[in-house]
Amino acid sequence: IIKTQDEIEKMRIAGQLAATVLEMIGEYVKPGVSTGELDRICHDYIVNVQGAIPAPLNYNGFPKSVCTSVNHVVCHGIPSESKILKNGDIINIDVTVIKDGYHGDTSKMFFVGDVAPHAKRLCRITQECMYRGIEIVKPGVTLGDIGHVIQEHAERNNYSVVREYCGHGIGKIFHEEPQILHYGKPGQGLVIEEGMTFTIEPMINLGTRHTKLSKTDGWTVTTKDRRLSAQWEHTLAVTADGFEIMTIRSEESFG
Ligand SMILES: CCc1ccsc1-c1ccc(O)c(O)c1
Ligand SMILES: [Mn+2]
Ligand SMILES: [Mn+2]
Ligand SMILES: [Mn+2]
Repeated sequence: IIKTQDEIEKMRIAGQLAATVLEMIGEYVKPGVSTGELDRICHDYIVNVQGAIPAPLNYNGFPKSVCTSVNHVVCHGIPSESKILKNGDIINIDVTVIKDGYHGDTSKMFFVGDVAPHAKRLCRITQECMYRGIEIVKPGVTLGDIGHVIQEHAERNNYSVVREYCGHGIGKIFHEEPQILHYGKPGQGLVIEEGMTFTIEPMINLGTRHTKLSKTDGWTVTTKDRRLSAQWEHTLAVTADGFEIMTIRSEESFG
C-alpha cells in the first residue's frame, strides 16, 4: 500500500537503525562465536542502545530477535548457544527493527574466517541479484520485471532461485501486500507505484532450488540437497523517478 512522505521518513529511520545493527555485529562474526551470542548482542543493542523493538521476537512464536542462517540454511535459522561458527562458514544475519511503529528489514552475508571461493562467489552473485532487482525499481515497472532480472542473473550463473519465500510489502506491519517474487516474466504482475515500500530479499542456491522446513523446530529452512544458500535483503521505497534504499549501509556505494 502507498505510504505518505511522513511515513517514509519514519521508515528511513527504522531502516537506518536496522542497517546499523548489521554494521555493529560484523566484528563479532568469528570462528568460535555461537549464533545465540550474536543474537544476544543484536537484541541488547536494538533494545538498550537504539530504543527499538526486534520484530522477529515472538513473531508467530519465533523465539529469538534475529535470524541466523548458516551455510545450507536458506532462511529463518534460529540463533542457538549450541551453534558455534567455524572457519569457512557463511552466515546470513537478518535484522528487522520496529521504531515509532515502522519496520526496517535487512540482511547480509558474513564470511567466517577464510571462505572457499565457490562460497564467496555465491554470496557475490546473490548480492548482485538483489541490486539488479533494486536498480530497475521505478513507477510503472511490474513485479514480474523485478523477479525476471533476479532469476535471469542467478540462473545465468548456474544457480537456482528459492520459490517458497519472497519479499514483501512493509510498513507498520512486518509483512503486507504485495508479495515480491524473486522469479518471474517481464511485464507480468502488479505495476509498482510511487510511495510503495517493500523488501527485495532473494535466496539463491548453489544446487537445486528445493527446500525443506524443519520438522523439529518448525522454522529452519534448509536446501533439500544440503548445498549452500545465500540471501541479501534491503527495504526500499518507490520514489517519483526511481527508488530509495531505506536500509543502505555506509559500506555500500550505490548509483
Ligand atoms: C523470524 C521472522 C520470521 C518468522 C516467520 S517469517 C520471518 C521472516 C524472517 C526474515 C524476513 O526478512 C522476513 O521478511 C520474515
Ligand atoms: Mn529480513
Ligand atoms: Mn523480509
Ligand atoms: Mn545460507
